[in-house]
Amino acid sequence: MGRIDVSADLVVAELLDMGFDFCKALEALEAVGPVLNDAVEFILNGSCHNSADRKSEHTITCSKSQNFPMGEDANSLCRFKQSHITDHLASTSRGKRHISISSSKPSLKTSHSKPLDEEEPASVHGKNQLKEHVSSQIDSPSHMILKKLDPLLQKNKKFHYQKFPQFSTTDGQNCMLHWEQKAVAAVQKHFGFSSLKDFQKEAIESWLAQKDSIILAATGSGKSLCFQIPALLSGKVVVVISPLISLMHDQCLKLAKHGISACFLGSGQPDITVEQKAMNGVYSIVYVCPETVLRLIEPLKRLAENNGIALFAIDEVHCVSKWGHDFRPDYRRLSVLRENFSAAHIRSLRSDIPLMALTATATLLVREDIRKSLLMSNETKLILTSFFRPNLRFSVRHSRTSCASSYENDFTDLVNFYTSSRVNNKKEKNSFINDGEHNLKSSHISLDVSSDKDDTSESDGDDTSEPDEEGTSESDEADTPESDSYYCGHKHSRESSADEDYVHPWGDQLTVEYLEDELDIPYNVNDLDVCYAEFPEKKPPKKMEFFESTQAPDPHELLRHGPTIIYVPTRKETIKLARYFCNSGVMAAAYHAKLPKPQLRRTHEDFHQNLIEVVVATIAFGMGIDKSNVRRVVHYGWPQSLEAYYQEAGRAGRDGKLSDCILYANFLRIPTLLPSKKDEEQTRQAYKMLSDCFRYGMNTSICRAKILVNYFGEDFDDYGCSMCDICLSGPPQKQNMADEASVFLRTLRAQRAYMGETHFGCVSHSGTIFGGSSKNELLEPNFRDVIDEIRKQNSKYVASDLLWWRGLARILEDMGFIQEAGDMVRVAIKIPQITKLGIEFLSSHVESSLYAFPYADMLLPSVNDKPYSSFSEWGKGWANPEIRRQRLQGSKRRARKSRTRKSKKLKRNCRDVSTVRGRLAKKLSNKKR
Ligand SMILES: Nc1ncnc2c1ncn2[C@@H]1O[C@H](COP(=O)(O)OP(=O)(O)OP(=O)(O)O)[C@@H](O)[C@H]1O
Ligand SMILES: [Mg+2]
Repeated sequence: MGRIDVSADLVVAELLDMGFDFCKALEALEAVGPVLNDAVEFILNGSCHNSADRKSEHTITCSKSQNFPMGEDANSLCRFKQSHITDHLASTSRGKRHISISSSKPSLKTSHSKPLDEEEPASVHGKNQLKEHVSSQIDSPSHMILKKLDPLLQKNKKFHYQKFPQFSTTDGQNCMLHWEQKAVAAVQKHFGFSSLKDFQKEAIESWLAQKDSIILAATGSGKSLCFQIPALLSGKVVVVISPLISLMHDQCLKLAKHGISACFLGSGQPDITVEQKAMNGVYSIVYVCPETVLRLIEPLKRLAENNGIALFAIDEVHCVSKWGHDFRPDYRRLSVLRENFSAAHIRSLRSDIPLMALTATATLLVREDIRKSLLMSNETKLILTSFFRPNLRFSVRHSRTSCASSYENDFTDLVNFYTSSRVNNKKEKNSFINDGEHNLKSSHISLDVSSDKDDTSESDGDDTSEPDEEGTSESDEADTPESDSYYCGHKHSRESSADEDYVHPWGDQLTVEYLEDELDIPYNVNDLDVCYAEFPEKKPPKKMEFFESTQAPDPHELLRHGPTIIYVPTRKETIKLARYFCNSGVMAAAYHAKLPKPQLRRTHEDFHQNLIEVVVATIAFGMGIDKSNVRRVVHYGWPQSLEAYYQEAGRAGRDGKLSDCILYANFLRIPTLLPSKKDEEQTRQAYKMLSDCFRYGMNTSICRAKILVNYFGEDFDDYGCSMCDICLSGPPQKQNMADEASVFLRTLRAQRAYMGETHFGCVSHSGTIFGGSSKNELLEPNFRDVIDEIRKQNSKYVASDLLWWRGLARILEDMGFIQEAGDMVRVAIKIPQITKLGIEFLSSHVESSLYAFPYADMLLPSVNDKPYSSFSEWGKGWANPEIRRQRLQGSKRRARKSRTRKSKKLKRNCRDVSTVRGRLAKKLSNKKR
């Protein structure tokens, strides 16, 4: 029999996997050296003919004195090559792959273990498979060992595989208890946690019972532990499917720090030996993106055939669903996991390898889609924690956003909050987080009224028109200086004095021209591959230092309330807004996918070390960020869905302390879908999600937290969270909209009747009059036509505001009185159709009442102390060319007058020697003379 010369720990690992006692294994190695066959022979027969030679050739490296709380942990520590942080660092630079053969010996963790209930000898069950398997493989150390073992196994029928996991004994309860203790011990040892959360226990129980599970738990609740524990307990490999390289990379680094061997595979992995090692079972946890799983099916099957895979965990599983907010087509192909790794396909398996699907956000529709798409069993266990995060305080405010002038309105308090804490030794005057009054102002909803007059009048001009289906999110109205170059970075460096501009070492001075108004949409596993787990979070110290003191301020202290993340829709806006904060003395950084990678990493580092107060980012800054003290997440512009919103907002307050989640949205604009690769069906769903998000913002009467948790299918206490803007200020007065509703519906009915006479004249079975095709739609009156008609026909509404009618249409749509024509889904109704219910209302309506809470956009005019109707004076008649000509002439006249006034004022100033300008002008004129 040939000898295999492998390292001592490799042999010990193999012996442990075979079920031999740790001490026996060491004894054998001491006696015969690190030769597996001899060691096995020594243990079984008590001697080996070659023991003397072997012993002299090798030194045994595994220490006997290690004290492990769990048998399997002992195995893992001894067997596994722990990945070092430095192993992973190189992989951040995509495209700079270098081939390096790992210097460390490939210690082996081939776990061919069987569950405890399998009592057949190893040589019996699966021996044929082993043979087939071995012959089909390259001669990796583990397979060589298997080859060598075969005769031995035949010789020693009494040898048993070690049984793991131990879940199906007669005394199930005791068994569970046993496992819970082991799990807690493992978690304590590796992570320092003293207990498991209930949902984590449920997840482990489900895995122990070999069941598929879908785990829905809030962001930051600790989902990762659900799939990490099985790796610790079973000694087998857990394969984790994750959507982004950076996410995998970071998780590996974290696990390495906690003494758990993990690796990630795919394009970001610079070490080509890692993949083979992973497929040989060297690592406890193997992270792969869906694309890589599809490529590695065969090697994974071989690993599974040897009973080496404990679990497939699909993290961020909402990416599976077409109906989710982050759909990734490759996730859908993960049905291959069940197709290839079931008992029906792999004879050595007694049951299918369980699938564990994890996410923080999935609606009922998405959950079912996940289950079906992944071919999960009908008995899939749904493990659901409450979506409610009691420390998050939600609010919505109106803002024009995307407009430099609105920064001042919206962020002065935030700027003061950060900057005043540096110069003011007393309590913060402008505590952004604790000042409930500020958040609420006097209205039921925080409405920023100072700039609304222009906004509202503008709305009657253009804003209510439905934007293009594939338009960008919100138009960028800001006037950007043409060739303004600016620093994209933090204003104050760690070492620098307070007023010194901080420039990144890479010296990125980005110009506006350089940046297009692009969006960050991750499609691919390599997108957004910036890793940051090696930057540990630093705790801010207790003592305060101030700029006024002789010492430089301690930046940690400045962030004692924690940093703010501001999400904006476009890359350009990250720069604009970060610049605003930097110029205002706030330590801020921009973050979007097109910034240089080193700069992004630096931003992560500074963020995690509490050196940045505000990060202004696109969605590129997100998934996997595990920073506990984020105090505010601000969305500056409409999010695309409530799923996306809740996931992003959920990055606040992971430490359980009070945190703000504020949405600034332009109530005057109807949000539009970001351009993306979606089919027709997905686009419909995306519109539905956007519409739900729009309604969340427009809502004035229901607790924000309640809307959010209800959205994910959870019941919520009727009393609400008692923290959000709605709970604190209470709903507005209900309005009787009966007259307006009946006028609107009657006009709609009359117009439709006219159209019906001339074109169709039928009522569809669905109860909709003229269930319009898109062709018919062109002929049908749109919302604006209906309002024009109302203004024409009713003197009372001549000057009525289109914005208010838009809100009313939303209410009528909620009541089922109107609907969008042609089976279309839109954020706001464009081609309104009266329904049967609407007709019934009209016929039953005799001076009855229709009380409803006005939506937030309907309240905008009243906040400005003007009746809503007067806001549309300017907008009315704009469609008429003659009126338009007159008005444009008028505005030109006004502009001329204003210019003249300004130049006169300038001349006056120039003559006034008490002003700088005046003195300068005098100097110049003297020179000329
Ligand atoms: N049993 C536990 N006891 C104490 N802390 C825990 C426990 N489990 C997890 N944590 C901590 O919770 C934090 C969040 O964990 P994790 O990253 O797994 O969350 P997540 O649910 O995956 O979040 P996300 O949805 O953002 O991915 C981590 O810092 C982790 O250390
Ligand atoms: Mg997670």
